[in-house]
Amino acid sequence: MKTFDELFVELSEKARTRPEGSGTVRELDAGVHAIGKKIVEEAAEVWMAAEYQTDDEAAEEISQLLYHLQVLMLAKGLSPADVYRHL
Ligand SMILES: N=c1c2ncn([C@@H]3O[C@H](COP(=O)(O)OP(=O)(O)OP(=O)(O)O)[C@@H](O)[C@H]3O)c2ncn1[C@@H]1O[C@H](COP(=O)(O)O)[C@@H](O)[C@H]1O
Repeated sequence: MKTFDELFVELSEKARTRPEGSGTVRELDAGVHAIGKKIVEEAAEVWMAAEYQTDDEAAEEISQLLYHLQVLMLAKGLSPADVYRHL
């Protein structure tokens, strides 16, 4: 288990070191347009899971949406602090 901030640190390191087989590196290379499409897809899965699936399945979909939002943040050079200051 990891927190939002811990995942962001891990993904930042992946972006920096570009390890073989990293899905994060693959997504970053695909670019903002592709990442944005993935976010829309994951958001729809969150909505459907919240309405029709279990709480645990909804939580899993939410975790995937958070992951893809973090990949977009990395692609745009945004830090968690850039986001938190709007909360
Ligand atoms: N938390 C996640 C995470 N959540 C979602 N995903 C990706 O998002 C996809 C979403 O899953 P779906 O069920 O929608 O699957 P899908 O539509 O079949 O997926 P695709 O075929 O579109 O990839 C998954 O297949 C993963 O590729 C994640 N990929 C990685 N992480 C974490 O990110 C870290 C770094 O991962 P790597 O960069 O791959 O090493 C690790 O700690 C991972 O646990």
